[in-house]
This record gives sequence, C-alpha cells and structure tokens, in this order.
Amino acid sequence: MEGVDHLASERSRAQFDVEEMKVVWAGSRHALEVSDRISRLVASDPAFRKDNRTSLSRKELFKNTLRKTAHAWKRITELRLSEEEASRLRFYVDEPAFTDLHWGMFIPAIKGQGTEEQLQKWLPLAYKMQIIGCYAQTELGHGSNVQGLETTATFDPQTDEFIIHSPTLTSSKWWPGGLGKVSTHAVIYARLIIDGKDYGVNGFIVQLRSMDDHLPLPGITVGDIGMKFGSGAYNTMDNGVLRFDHVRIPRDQMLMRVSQVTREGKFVQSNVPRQLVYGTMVYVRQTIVADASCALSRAVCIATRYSAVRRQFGSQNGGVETQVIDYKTQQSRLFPLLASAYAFRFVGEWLKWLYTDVTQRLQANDFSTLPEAHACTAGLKSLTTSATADGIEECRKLCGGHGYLCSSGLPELFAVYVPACTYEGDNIVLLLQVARFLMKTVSQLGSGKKPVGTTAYMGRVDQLMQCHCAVQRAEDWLKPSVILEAFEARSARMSVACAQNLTNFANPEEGFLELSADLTEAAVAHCQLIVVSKFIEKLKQDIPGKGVKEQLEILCNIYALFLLHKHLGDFLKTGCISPKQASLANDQLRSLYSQARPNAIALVDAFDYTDHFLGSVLGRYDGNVYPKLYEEAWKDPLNDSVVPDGYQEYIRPMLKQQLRNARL
Ligand SMILES: CCCCCCCCCCCCCCCCCCC/C=C/C(=O)SCCNC(=O)CCNC(=O)[C@H](O)C(C)(C)COP(=O)(O)OP(=O)(O)OC[C@H]1O[C@@H](n2cnc3c(N)ncnc32)[C@H](O)[C@@H]1OP(=O)(O)O
Ligand SMILES: Cc1cc2nc3c(=O)[nH]c(=O)nc-3n(C[C@H](O)[C@H](O)[C@H](O)COP(=O)(O)OP(=O)(O)OC[C@H]3O[C@@H](n4cnc5c(N)ncnc54)[C@H](O)[C@@H]3O)c2cc1C
Repeated sequence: MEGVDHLASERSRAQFDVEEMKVVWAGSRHALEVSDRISRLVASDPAFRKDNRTSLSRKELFKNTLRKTAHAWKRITELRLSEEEASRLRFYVDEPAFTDLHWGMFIPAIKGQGTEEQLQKWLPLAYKMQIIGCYAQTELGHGSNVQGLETTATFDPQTDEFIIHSPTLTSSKWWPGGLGKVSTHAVIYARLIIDGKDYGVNGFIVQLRSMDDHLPLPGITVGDIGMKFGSGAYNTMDNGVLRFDHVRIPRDQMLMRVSQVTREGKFVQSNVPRQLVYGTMVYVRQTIVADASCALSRAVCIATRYSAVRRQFGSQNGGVETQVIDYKTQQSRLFPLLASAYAFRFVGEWLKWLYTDVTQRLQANDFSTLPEAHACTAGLKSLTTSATADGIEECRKLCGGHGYLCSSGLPELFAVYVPACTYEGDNIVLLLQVARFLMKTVSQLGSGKKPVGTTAYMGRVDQLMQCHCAVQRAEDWLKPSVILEAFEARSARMSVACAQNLTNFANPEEGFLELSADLTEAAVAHCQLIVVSKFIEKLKQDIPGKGVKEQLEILCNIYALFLLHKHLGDFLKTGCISPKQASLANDQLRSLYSQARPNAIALVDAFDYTDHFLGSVLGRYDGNVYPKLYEEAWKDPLNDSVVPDGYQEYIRPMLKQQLRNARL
C-alpha cells in the first residue's frame, strides 16, 4: 500500500517532541536546517543514485564514484555551498572516495605541519582542487609502528633537494586512499637523513603524477592494491601502492612547522613537540568518533523500524502476531545500541570541543593538554568504532534473514564501516596508548601532581579505592551520582591494579607487554567512564521540548546500566558493587526498556535520515517493507532472464545425464 504510513500508530505513541529531539541530535537548529536541506538535495538528484552499487564491477564502481565526485564538486561550486554544507553533502552522498583523503587528511596535514609560507603556497591549490592529495604514511611492512617506516628522504646539499627513496619492498607505501588512481600529490612520511644521520619520521609533499596527462612522474611506481572486503562497499576507494626510485623534491617541500632543515643541511628542532608530526591522526580520530554515531544510528534506525513491522508468533484466536520489537530479548539487544548511538553523538560533540581547544592552545604554544587530547581521541576512536562495528552486525541479526540481503542496507554498511577498527590506528594499539597515559597518571599521583581533565577523578583515588556503592533499591541506579561513582571506582581500581602489578617487573617495558591484555581492559573502563560522564553532563544542559530531556535520561541510564551488565565481571571483581546490586541494576534495566519501547520509532525518526540515505528496504520511513522487498528482488540482474545464462552448458546436460542414469 503506497502512501500509507505503516508505522503511524507507533509514531502516535511517542511521549516527546520529535522535532525538538532532531535539534538535539543535529547539535543546533541551524545544523538541523542545513542537514535536512542538503539531505533532500542529494536524495532528489538522480546522479547520486546508489541502489545499484553492489552489482557493479570494480571498474564500473570506481568510474561511478569519479562521476559522482565530479558532480558533487560541480554542485558545491554552482550552489556556492559553505564548508559545512559541502561536508553534509559528502555525508549524504554516502560513498567513500578520494576526496575524503584530500579534504580529510592531505589538507589537514599541510595545515597542521606546514609553515606559513607552505600554507600559502599549497592550500589555495588544494582548496580549488587544482591538485588532489592523499596521506601516504603506512607501508607494506609497517602501519602501527610509525617509527619503523623505511622510506627515506635524504638531503642533498649540492642541489638543495631531498631524495625520496623506497629501499626495500616492505618500504612500499601501501593503503593510502586516493593514491591508487587519482592523487596528483601526497603528503608522504619518510625518515629524514642528513649526512648519514637519521632524524626520524617527517612529512614531505611529493608530486606523483603529471598535471598534463596524469602519468606517474619519473621514478614513481603507483597503482591500486586490489579488491577489499564486501561487494560495493569500500571498493569505491582506490587504496594504493607507491614506490620511489630516488625521486628528487625541493627542500621547501618538507613540512617544516615541527622541524626544519636549513640550506646548509642543519637540522633544527622548533619548540613545538615532535608528536605534532602525528597531529593529523589526532584530528581524524576525532572525526571518526563523531562518525561512529552516524553509522550506528543508521543501522539502529533500520533495525528498529523493521522490528516494529515484523511480527512472529503470539497470535491468539487468529489475531495479529506479536511485533518482534515487543520481545524483551529484542529490546535488550536493540535499545542499548539505540542508547549508544546517542551516547556517541554527545561524546563526539565534546571531543570536537576538546580538539578545538587543544588546537587553539597549540597555536599559543601551550602544549599542556596534548597528551590528554591524544589519549582521548585514541581511546574514544577505539571504543566507539569497535562498538559500532559490532552494533551494525547485531542490527543485521536483529533483522533476521532479511538483514542478510543487500537490499536491507546492512551488509554494505558493515563492510564500509568495519575497517574503521583498523585505520587511523588499530584499536588495540590505540587502547595501549591510553593505558600508557593512565599508568603515567597513576605513577604521578604520589608526586603531588593533580590529575586534570578526564583523569581528574584519579585525584580522589583514596576515596574511590574504598567507597561502597549505596544502591539498595533498583531506582537508586537512576541517580547520576551513583552511576558515576561506580564507573569511576571501577576504572580507578583497574588502573591501580595494573600499576601495582607492573611494579612486580624489574623492566617496566617487559611488564607492560606481559600485562597488555589487562591494560587494554583498564583503558576500556576509563573510556567508558568518559562516555557515560559526558552523557550525564549533556543532561545538565537546558534541553527544551516536551519530554525530550526525559527520553535522553532514559537512554543515558540504559547506556550506563547496559555497560555495567556487560562488564559485570569488572565491577564485581573490583568490589565496586555487590551481586545483589548487580541484580537490582538488571531489574532497573528491564524497566528502562519498557519505558523506551513506546518511543523507539520516534527516537530513530529524530536522526532525520531520508530513505535515500538509509538505502534500506527494511528501514523505510513508511514501514512498507514487504511489497518493496518483493519488488527489489526482481531487480536483481539474475532475474533479467527467466532461464539463466549457463542453463544450456551446465544445467541441461546434468539433468539429461540424471535422466539417462534413471532409465538404465
Ligand atoms: C566532493 C567534494 C567534497 C568536499 C567536502 C568534503 C569534506 C569531506 C571531509 C571528509 C572527512 C573524512 C575524514 C577522513 C576519512 C578517514 C578515512 C580513513 C583513512 C585512513 C587513514 C589512515 O589510516 S592514516 C594512517 C594512520 N596510522 C596510524 O594511526 C598509526 C598508528 N600508530 C601511531 O599512532 C603511533 O605510531 C603510536 C602512537 C602507536 C606509537 O608511536 P611511537 O612509537 O612514536 O610512540 P610512543 O608510544 O613511543 O609514544 C611517544 C610519545 O608520543 C605520544 N604520542 C603518540 N602519538 C601521539 C599523537 N598522535 N599525538 C600526541 N602524542 C602522541 C605518546 O603518548 C608518547 O608520549 P609520552 O609522554 O612519551 O608517553
Ligand atoms: C580501509 C583502509 C584505509 C586506509 N587508509 C590509509 C591511508 O589513507 N593512509 C595511510 O597511511 N594508511 C592507511 N591505512 C592503513 C592503516 O592506518 C593501518 O592498516 C593501521 O594503522 C593498522 O596498522 P597495520 O596494518 O600495520 O596493523 P598491524 O600493526 O600489523 O596489526 C596486526 C595485528 O597486530 C596487533 N598489534 C600490532 N602492534 C601491537 C602492539 N604493539 N601490541 C599489541 N598488539 C599489536 C594489532 O592489534 C593487530 O591485531 C588504511 C587501512 C585500511 C584498512
């Protein structure tokens, strides 16, 4: 039934103002207006069609992406879209492309690591897309271990140039997006060598392809690294391989904000910390956290709408069957993911603030908050991407068999999303960075140095090591102070336990390796505390709209108590709560699911996603799932003919053979 809203009765049950919730989700009324307008612009433009992606060959897929990015750029310039509008357009076009790396890493790398003159020279070209760049750090042999990169940049004082060279096979650049077939330029990371001395890894701008005919410049070998996980999915991106054979670049193409090489070949370290060479990764990790809430909310929107449409069992006397969303098991899998999507949204907002703050401080030569910014971006990137990747897969299962169809939108979403657990830092490697930061914080507690920011709670370590959870009734778990104390005590106790265990090792680095699994768990506990505490902080703000704050309180409590339930072992082992209190938390969680149930559809409507963006038959706004699912099946290329190609060659002879055998 076209035009009928099959989810209307669900929508009428909502106990809050959805339009106001849309504002909270978008971040502001202005952000909602921009987002809503641009999403409709993209959805109504046939050039941005994406429903045929999974049936295209790699070459078709890639060319299709080139066409779309050219069209997107044309629309951006014709309509004179602002940076905010252009970035929303990219979001709703919903297709990974070389432009992500150009805008998301190449430009930020130059901005963060270039001198004033370098910004003036390169940024105008990049902004107008007169050059296209990528970020070439990872090599075949080393990704996580950036200090282990092998590409060299040797200074030649005779010609005032660097010679960029790939000395081994494993030094081949491997993975950079946009490198394979498109980029004309790259920021590459290489070991700086002067007079035979190695000054470590630095960034350099290198031209790769001719601006006339796009052919690789002399000494450069470049290509695509091949098909990746999933049909369609990330295969729109030309992740590439790159080798240098003594390629010469002028000295002023080394990014020289952090360190400089003079005309005489003298290495000069400026007063900014060397870690700023890693600055682009901090920036991107922060954007990845914000993006996690988008990917998870999208999967949750599909699974929630479909769960309200889908009915199985429970029919009494020929009446309607039960909506699967009414099963407690479905709620206990789905609603924590819904709550996580909101939680990640708010922690992403906060992280953006933190990043802006640290950037302003760096400009004023205040480097004091850099370690915390690194730990927070690394840890939250790890936490949110792992939870989102798992969450998308859970949403697929929540949709039963139909979730496995590409037309559900979930397989492609998963395939595009899952590398986020690896790129911009493998999630375990990043948690170990957080653990180092925590161990340093604990070791300094005795020295009188007061921990600040997200580790401020460690300053109350004596109290947190001894406190007893005050919960006596299930409702006590609704108090933010109770939740916060439980999460702070768990995190502090896990970190302190690791720090104490480390003292058993004569060599601290050896101890760190031996205890690394425990250390990552302590890091997760700390990061979960950050997410919970930022959700609670958000609720202290003035949030207008009928029932909006109440719904967010329910979601915040679901998020926290779900984590507590999932990591019960930590809370019990560290003695933060008793088994009785754990069971009360579970009772409270069940009650919260019941409160969320009537609002579930409205809570996903608040994401304001168009059907085009969702790209899912199961997640349609109108809930008209079955006729569309049926229609979609007939569009498959296999159904172009009634009798399949190959019948004469393979099926018929087999059937005939069986017939002959049967007659014998
Ligand atoms: C059509 C037109 C459209 C127009 C508009 C469009 C707009 C479009 C916008 C799109 C945006 C899209 C966003 C981008 C998309 C993303 C796509 C993803 C592509 C993927 C890219 C990549 O993967 S790039 C490669 C990433 N690589 C890594 O992450 C490597 C991981 N490894 C490391 O980071 C490090 O090596 C390490 C941290 C693990 C270890 O380093 P090292 O051995 O040097 O460190 P130590 O452990 O010894 O630490 C030393 C010291 O430094 C501190 N530290 C480490 N890292 C940092 C850091 N980043 N910042 C600050 N400090 C750091 C560390 O804590 C130590 O400190 P101490 O005090 O000494 O303890
Ligand atoms: C889709 C995609 C796009 C990418 N785009 C880019 C790009 O544009 N530019 C770019 O430069 N790079 C890019 N990369 C590369 C990416 O950044 C690296 O793959 C990533 O940093 C992980 O490094 P690795 O591959 O060396 O993993 P490895 O470090 O080899 O990881 C292998 C395993 O070892 C474990 N491990 C490694 N070190 C430790 C340790 N110290 N302790 C415990 N366990 C450890 C890891 O947890 C993992 O399980 C991209 C990668 C992908 C998948």
